[in-house]
Amino acid sequence: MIIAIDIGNTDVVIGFYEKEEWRHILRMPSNLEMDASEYEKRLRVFLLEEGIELFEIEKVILGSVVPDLTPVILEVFDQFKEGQMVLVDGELLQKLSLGRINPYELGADLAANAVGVFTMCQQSAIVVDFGTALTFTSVNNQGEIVGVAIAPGVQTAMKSLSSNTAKLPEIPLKIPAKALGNNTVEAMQAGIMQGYVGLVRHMVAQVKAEMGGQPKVIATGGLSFIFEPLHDLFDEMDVNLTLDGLRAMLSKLA
Ligand SMILES: Nc1ncnc2c1ncn2[C@@H]1O[C@H](COP(=O)(O)OP(=O)(O)O)[C@@H](O)[C@H]1O
Ligand SMILES: CC(C)(COP(=O)(O)O)[C@@H](O)C(=O)NCCC(=O)O
Ligand SMILES: [K+]
Repeated sequence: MIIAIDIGNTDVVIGFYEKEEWRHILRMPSNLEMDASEYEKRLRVFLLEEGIELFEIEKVILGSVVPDLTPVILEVFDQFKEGQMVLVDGELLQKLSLGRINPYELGADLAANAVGVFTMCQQSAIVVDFGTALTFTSVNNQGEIVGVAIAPGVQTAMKSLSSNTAKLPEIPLKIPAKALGNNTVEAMQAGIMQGYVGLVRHMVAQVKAEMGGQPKVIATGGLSFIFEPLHDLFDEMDVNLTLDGLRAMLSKLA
């Protein structure tokens, strides 16, 4: 079994890969108030519920974009794999020859998206990741990163709008039928959700024009599913792309 851990700004996602697939996936909130013992408790409940036995772990790889949570999650898994965990850091990213990016600055999840998409497509591609941030990561025909764009994720944008205004509530992230609403919730849904449809279409078109060729467009991230009107834009949607990329890093480094 291989365990891949993606510590994002919203969720810690833990994938258990066995017999050619992600057999189990555990999502826990990325919460700096939780300590190692609380994460461990949740993990143990999950292992019991799913009947997962941890004695045949080959490798554990961890990518994190939340530095303060990294040691907490490392502590949880250290007992299973004493000191044998692979941490995606600048040094490791440097070894992967990802092109003209700074390996010490690039987010581990974006690097994993790049490696994952190239492993999947073997050609130039754009990954659109709908997480806490909305990110666009493109790779060329050699699997090197051409560049990245980072925007606020749609939920982040909505929460920020609500918290910066006196009268705007937090709203359900649903695509409204029209670009103009007739009440506050509809108006916010129109501006945010229809707005993001346009943002993503524009960015994908612009990135394609800058890259040339025919890059594949792959969507990932928990919030990708709510953008139904965008689905024609994507060659594929793959929620496990970041985990796949982490796993592919292990093969590339072996
Ligand atoms: N089954 C699911 N798979 C993926 N994401 C989900 C799922 N259910 C809900 N989400 C939501 O998608 C959002 C983005 O999560 P994610 O892509 O993991 O962001 P990050 O990588 O920034 O932590 C979160 O609000 C998460 O709760
Ligand atoms: C861009 C991100 C915030 C995305 O994080 P996420 O939405 O997955 O939580 C993360 O990849 C990050 O902090 N990156 C470091 C900056 C960079 O990649 O250049
Ligand atoms: K992510």
